[in-house]
Amino acid sequence: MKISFHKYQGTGNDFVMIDDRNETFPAENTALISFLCDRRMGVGADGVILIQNHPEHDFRMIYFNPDGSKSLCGNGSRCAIAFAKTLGIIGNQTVFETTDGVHDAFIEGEIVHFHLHDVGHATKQDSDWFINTGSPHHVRLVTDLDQMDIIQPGREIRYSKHYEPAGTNVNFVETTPEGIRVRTYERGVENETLSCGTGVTACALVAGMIDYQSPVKIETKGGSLTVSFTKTEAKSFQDIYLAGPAKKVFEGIVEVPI
Ligand SMILES: N[C@@H](CCC[C@H](N)C(=O)O)C(=O)O
Repeated sequence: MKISFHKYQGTGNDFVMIDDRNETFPAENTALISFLCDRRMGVGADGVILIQNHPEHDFRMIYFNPDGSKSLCGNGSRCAIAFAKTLGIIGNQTVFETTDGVHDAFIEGEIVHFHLHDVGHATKQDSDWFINTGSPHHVRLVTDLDQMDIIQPGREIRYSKHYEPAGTNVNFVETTPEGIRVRTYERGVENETLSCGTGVTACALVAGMIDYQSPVKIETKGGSLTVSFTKTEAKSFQDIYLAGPAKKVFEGIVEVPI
């Protein structure tokens, strides 16, 4: 079987994007999704995204981690919005459905602004934090972000009893006068990615719980993002937007052995 795909990246979080408006992609085939994400044997990506028609909204986006699991993907959503514009499905504004429901978004030049759902305030986990921004995120404040190994503590927290059975993504954050710097261990990828959209959003909201004002500037290994929000008296965050670039890298046809 041959599959046509486009490769996109949003601050280095990269995705195999498939125009599945005819709904022929075998989405239950986990081995195929893992193959497409494999950087040596397949195309190589942090996830696979399908774009399908939707009866009420502009399109449906389905995101898969390399292990076939699904969750909300912030950077993937930004890339799907850019891809939908390239396909001529949308202009510079959209309403679409993904894993956690319906979202709106808009494009301004190279920047895609993705509107996330309202969330409650972050909760304390000993000296760390937890917040679910559509995907679950543990957030740890550190002072040696560049030097530290995030894989070992990331895996320990991700697989800890506390987060069983679903697990969590794990973010390590260093605060700076200009904003925050973030590295993320991603569940489902089971490794560090260059950037995680729902992860940096979680970290920006935790920054908002400490002493940062919206918008918060975030530096990741893959580039810069901005998160804006309104913090309410009712202990929630509203008007949450994740903004940053989303770019096409290449397109092709892959021969799949599975
Ligand atoms: N990279 C994503 C998050 C993808 C989902 C995550 N791995 C999970 O399973 O929770 C993002 O940009 O938000």
